[in-house]
Amino acid sequence: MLARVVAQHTEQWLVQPAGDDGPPRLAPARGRLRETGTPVTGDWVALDEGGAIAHILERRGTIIRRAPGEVTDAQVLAANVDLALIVEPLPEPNTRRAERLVALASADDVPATLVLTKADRADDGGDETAAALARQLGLLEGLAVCAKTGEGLGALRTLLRPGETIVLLGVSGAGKSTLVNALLGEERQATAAVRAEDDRGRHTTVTRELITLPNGALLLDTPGIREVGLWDGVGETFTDIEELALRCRFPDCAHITEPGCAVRDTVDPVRVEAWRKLVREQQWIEDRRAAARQREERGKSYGRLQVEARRAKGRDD
Ligand SMILES: Nc1nc2c(ncn2[C@@H]2O[C@H](COP(=O)(O)OP(=O)(O)OP(=O)(O)O)[C@@H](O)[C@H]2O)c(=O)[nH]1
Ligand SMILES: [Zn+2]
Repeated sequence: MLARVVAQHTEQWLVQPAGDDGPPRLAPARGRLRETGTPVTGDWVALDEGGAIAHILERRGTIIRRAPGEVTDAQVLAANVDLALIVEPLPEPNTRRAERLVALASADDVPATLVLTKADRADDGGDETAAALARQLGLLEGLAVCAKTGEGLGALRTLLRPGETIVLLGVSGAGKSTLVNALLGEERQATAAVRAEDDRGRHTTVTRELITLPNGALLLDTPGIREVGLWDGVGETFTDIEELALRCRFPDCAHITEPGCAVRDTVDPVRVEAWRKLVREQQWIEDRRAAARQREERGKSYGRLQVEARRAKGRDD
């Protein structure tokens, strides 16, 4: 039976069978899945006759970050996403962080829209800031919203289409849960996300939960993100710089003092530096991953040598 994973709990998943409007049910995963990678919210899965998750269907539109504090481990935050909302709070949205969030989405071709929250804290309502930042991030759309006054919620709603899966990406405190609640209005029901205290006593949302809006759009909050580590390249956040760089006179141009540099005079130096930093970070991650693979390979060939040595010894005996 086909089902959609609507929330993750410890060792169990809340699944909604396809075409079933009843309440979602809890399902364990078959042992095999624990080794190949466990389901995440948004996954389409096949349930076996006992109601356990037997198989994860091929994912598209994934949001993957580097696991916090890790280099060689990825963490899939969401699967089968149609649209990512890049959530940053007003009055001072963090451009560098927004670039990273856009990169996470565009790495798997998920379209993104900028949403600046807490518009009541910006003197001018935040619309211009949203439009300017969206342009800078290479996004088609940017809006300012306020969960308290309802400003901008109507415009945001028009982007949330029935049947589509929309993920909210933003750091802890950006106002994602408050925004989800505002969009839900009075419809918020028993599936309300569980709030719990983390080890530092902060309140945070513990389940990644797919919430159905009144119009049938599916919203996925990614709670408690404090670290936005890139996993699969800088995506399309900086394609303008990358394209310009192709026109620099020197292929290894650092875009600082070189003559014939196409980037330096056109792009804000702060952005060039941000781009350079992300590229370096990605390079560093890839080097570390390559080293880890090499270590693993060496481990395997050492194992083979031992086996051969034992065989040779066997022949001598
Ligand atoms: N002034 C103002 N404050 C807001 C608004 N929306 C949210 N906040 C406040 O911002 C704080 C963080 O909001 P949350 O919705 O919990 O943030 P979050 O992004 O869901 O955080 P995590 O669940 O930890 O990821 C809360 O104190 C909210 O009351 C808004 O529109 N205006
Ligand atoms: Zn250059």
